[in-house]
Amino acid sequence: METIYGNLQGLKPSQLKQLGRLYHQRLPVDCLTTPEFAQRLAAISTEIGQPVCTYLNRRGQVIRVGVGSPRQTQIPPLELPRYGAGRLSGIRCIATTLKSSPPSEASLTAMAIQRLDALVVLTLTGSGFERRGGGATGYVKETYLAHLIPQMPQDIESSASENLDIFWQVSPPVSLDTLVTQDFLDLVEGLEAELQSQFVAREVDADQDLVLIVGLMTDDLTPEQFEDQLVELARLVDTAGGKVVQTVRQKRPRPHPQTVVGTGKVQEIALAAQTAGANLIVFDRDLSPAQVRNLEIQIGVRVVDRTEVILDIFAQRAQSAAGKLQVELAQLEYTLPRLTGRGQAMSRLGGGIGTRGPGETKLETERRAISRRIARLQQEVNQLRAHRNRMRQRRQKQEVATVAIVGYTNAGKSTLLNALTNAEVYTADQLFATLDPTTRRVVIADAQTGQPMPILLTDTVGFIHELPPTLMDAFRATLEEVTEADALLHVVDLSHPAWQSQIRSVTEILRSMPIAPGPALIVFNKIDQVDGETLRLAQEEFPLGVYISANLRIGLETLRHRLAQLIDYAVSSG
Ligand SMILES: Nc1nc2c(ncn2[C@@H]2O[C@H](COP(=O)(O)OP(=O)(O)OP(=O)(O)O)[C@@H](O)[C@H]2O)c(=O)[nH]1
Ligand SMILES: [Mg+2]
Repeated sequence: METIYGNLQGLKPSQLKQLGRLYHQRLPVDCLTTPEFAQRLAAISTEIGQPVCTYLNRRGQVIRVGVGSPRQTQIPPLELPRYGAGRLSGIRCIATTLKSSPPSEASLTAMAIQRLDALVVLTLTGSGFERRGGGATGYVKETYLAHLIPQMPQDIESSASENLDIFWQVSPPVSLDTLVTQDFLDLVEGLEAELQSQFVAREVDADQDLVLIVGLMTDDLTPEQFEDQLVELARLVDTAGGKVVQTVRQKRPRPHPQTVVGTGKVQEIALAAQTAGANLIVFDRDLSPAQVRNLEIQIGVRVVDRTEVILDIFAQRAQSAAGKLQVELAQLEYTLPRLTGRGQAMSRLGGGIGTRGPGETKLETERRAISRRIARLQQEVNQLRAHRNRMRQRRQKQEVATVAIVGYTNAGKSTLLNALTNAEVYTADQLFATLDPTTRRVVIADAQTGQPMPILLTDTVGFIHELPPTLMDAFRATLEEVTEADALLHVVDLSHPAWQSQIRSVTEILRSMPIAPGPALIVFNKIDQVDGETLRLAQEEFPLGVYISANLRIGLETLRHRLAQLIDYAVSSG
């Protein structure tokens, strides 16, 4: 027997049989509905005292019958036969309601999420009768016809999601006789032509992911921390090459175990993604494979977490063989437990953030092949580490002091390295501009003797709060430079509003390293962008800090001097 969806509690076998029989009905292709079908539906709904929904395809076949509202019986987007920005799903819903009011916002939202061809809502008279020749009559009181209205991109940007009315249109109540005269094909063909032109208009910059960010404010976060993290996530998305089209926030004591956000919020996200044309949802926290699966089924758009965005940036950025190797390793380690989660169904949701990098083609291959590859990569990474070790030992033999430049991403570490050494390391107003550690020689004056003293300065990967453990591992090589260094320069972007918490993040990571790093000199950068108030505050809190502007080359003399003192102290004490 065919599946009846929704709440079947208390239904008699004969009633279930009547519902099941709806699957055998077939409507002419150019009709929204026939009077007979509508009356039959209304008759069953009246008898069981519950709303009933039927879903029909364009060939006039009933593909789903459910007891409950359109919201309760909706088809998960990934189970729809076709789903994409340029068209409707090819499915319409004919529903009954026990109220005599127009379709509710929840019903219309469900229509939008499924991109239904149309939603027909029938109100009931409460009674009717069976004709002698078969067929019910008199059960339908009035009808409403609702459908989506294609939006031009500029409308969406200006109206955001506050005014949902503009996304759909609902007819005034009309009689069933009037409704059945509506030519269904005319309606959907007109709508699809408009959708198509809207789609083409949007496709102009199609190689950019349109991203919807979801932030969950849990009890462990202050409002400021929460907003800072969202800003950082938006920057990560931007760095990965995506465009943030909307941000959805929810406040909850803790994440929902299945879907992170609550059920209603998932609907809101699905609708927002629909209307804003987003093709990627990015969550501000790490998601379990099951959560990703649940969310993707309900939203119908690819869902990734913060770690995946960071991995994607690393994949795009890594230049050296070593860097590429480590990114692939990290991606595979991240992918392996999630392999079953991303099945065939998702492949039609397309590429973009989270799908790039050397690991991409491996996604389809077997788990075992991936495990083997991980083992091999791990081995290569170990060899690489041994090689680095030899290099380092050679350096140590030369007895040249080494200094690692550390700090939060985008603090200006590479700019400082360039300024101090006249090197040409890639700098950019992006997160994670540097992925491969670069070491340069620089000569400063010895603090004791004033004699020229060569030192080695190493630029490192920027830190970020909650650096994913897979990445911590993969970038061990970079971090090793940190633990091996005689001393550290901790660069802080003083012009960043969250500079204090960034200092805390960095010191926390340094503290958690297996080998304690050497002494650090804290260097406040970008003072050209800082007001006097902030500068005074920082100087009060960090009297031993050095204040510079790396790109305007302000304060570098003092920095060299203090660096020499630091090395003197580090070498004599360690
Ligand atoms: N206004 C101002 N901007 C600066 C200064 N120093 C660096 N910047 C800018 O800050 C941005 C980041 O600089 P980078 O040197 O790439 O930063 P980083 O710390 O190496 O960043 P990652 O490698 O991404 O971790 C660039 O746009 C620089 O031009 C400064 O003293 N003042
Ligand atoms: Mg850098």
